[in-house]
Amino acid sequence: MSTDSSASGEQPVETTDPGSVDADGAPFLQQPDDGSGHLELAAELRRLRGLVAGSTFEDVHDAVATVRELSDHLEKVGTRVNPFTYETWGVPEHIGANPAIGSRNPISPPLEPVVFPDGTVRVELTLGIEYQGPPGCVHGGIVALLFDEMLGLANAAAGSVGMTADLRVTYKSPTPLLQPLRIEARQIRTEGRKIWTEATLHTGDTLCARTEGLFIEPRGIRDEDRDKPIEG
Ligand SMILES: CCCCC/C=C\C/C=C\C/C=C\C/C=C\CCCC(=O)SCCNC(=O)CCNC(=O)[C@H](O)C(C)(C)COP(=O)(O)OP(=O)(O)OC[C@H]1O[C@@H](n2cnc3c(N)ncnc32)[C@H](O)[C@@H]1OP(=O)(O)O
Repeated sequence: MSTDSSASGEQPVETTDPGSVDADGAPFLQQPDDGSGHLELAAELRRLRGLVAGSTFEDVHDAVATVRELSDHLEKVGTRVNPFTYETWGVPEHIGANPAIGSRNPISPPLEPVVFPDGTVRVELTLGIEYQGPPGCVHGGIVALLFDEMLGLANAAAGSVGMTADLRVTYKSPTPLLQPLRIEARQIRTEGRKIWTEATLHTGDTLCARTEGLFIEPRGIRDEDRDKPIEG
């Protein structure tokens, strides 16, 4: 699958046709590195985020001044992205800014999805203290965020796109911090603009949570009228 972003002149993020990959899967929605250092900046800020959320300090006023200087600098040298454009579906600015999968967003873990021939999308990840809810456990809202994203990716792998209308999450056992986690998602069926998609989250053989989502394809987003604004 690929996307059309001709209206912006921006190259879309590369997707992978699940029919063309082998049983080991293939990277899905790989985000390009534009060579600017942006991805390294985000990775460094992820490290910073973990240190700030997961440490105690005697006095870090010197660090506040340093970080403020950095923010002032980035504000000067960057070009701001406008999120209110139709073509933000499936182009690097759209995916890169995403709080779950975005390689440019320090909030994201980020997810690095792999797609399989049957359309299953899988990620493997380990989350640190900055995602903590109950002591030693991943926050339930973060689990829901990751699920929502993974369901969206499974939809993209199946060639569709939808707004989340209903997301049900069942938490079966605590999701541990600092342990390898595995999320697998797959589109189940579609009916008109309605899309049903499911996912599970495991650590080892233990099922931590599962989800079922109903997505509604925005009106006007089908191939034949991709250039029209989203009305739904
Ligand atoms: C093809 C282009 C491909 C391009 C993409 C390429 C690559 C992919 C790139 C990226 C993918 C990556 C990321 C995507 C990942 C994650 C996605 C994140 C998802 C979100 O983060 S998203 C934000 C949260 N989400 C909202 O912000 C929704 C707010 N909401 C609304 O915007 C409307 O509410 C809407 C649009 C949902 C429906 O509105 P609407 O007017 O279009 O639809 P309408 O009312 O006509 O309903 C039609 C039929 O759905 C039934 N129906 C509707 N809602 C229902 C419900 N809740 N429960 C049960 N049934 C429901 C009706 O009952 C009717 O059924 P029936 O036809 O049988 O009567």
